[in-house]
Amino acid sequence: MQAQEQPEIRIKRLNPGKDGDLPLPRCMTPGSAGMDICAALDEDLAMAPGDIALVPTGLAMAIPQGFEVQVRPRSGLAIKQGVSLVNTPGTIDSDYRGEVKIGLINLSRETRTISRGDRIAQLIVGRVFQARLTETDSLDETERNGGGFGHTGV
Ligand SMILES: O=c1ccn([C@H]2C[C@H](O)[C@@H](COP(=O)(O)OP(=O)(O)OP(=O)(O)O)O2)c(=O)[nH]1
Ligand SMILES: [Mg+2]
Repeated sequence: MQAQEQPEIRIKRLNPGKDGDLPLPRCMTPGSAGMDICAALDEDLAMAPGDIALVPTGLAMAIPQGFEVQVRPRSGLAIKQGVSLVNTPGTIDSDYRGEVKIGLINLSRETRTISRGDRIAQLIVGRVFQARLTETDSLDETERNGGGFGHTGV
């Protein structure tokens, strides 16, 4: 199958003087779906069990219309350390020009420390459609109809 055309995302360092040392989001292997994104923290962030923190990345971006960026947890951080995202997947809208921030949550029973430059999440680019909603008073019938929430068994 042909590789699809790569959308271009313009990305801006908000504090190039301070955060110029941090790498831009990047794929760690050639086939990675996600680009790992780093914490632009000035000092270590200690997260007690259950803590939520909005972590700066020092980055803003312009995503082309028709695309979104999802912010997803990194499995290693989540499974080994219990540090995940509180709103997963986070959504970066194509019209958002503010700083991309990462909502971390410490789901472990121990204090976890996040340091400057830590790869705290991954960005996945996806296509989105803005659907046209047509209000109606009747919907077509299906075999499933209203069945859901495990009606086929667990
Ligand atoms: O993990 C995230 C999620 C969101 N955002 C930014 C980009 C996104 O475009 C904006 C709004 O996100 P969302 O629509 O999920 O939040 P909301 O609570 O609906 O806010 P709004 O009313 O501003 O849309 O916040 C982030 O930086 N990181
Ligand atoms: Mg919103």
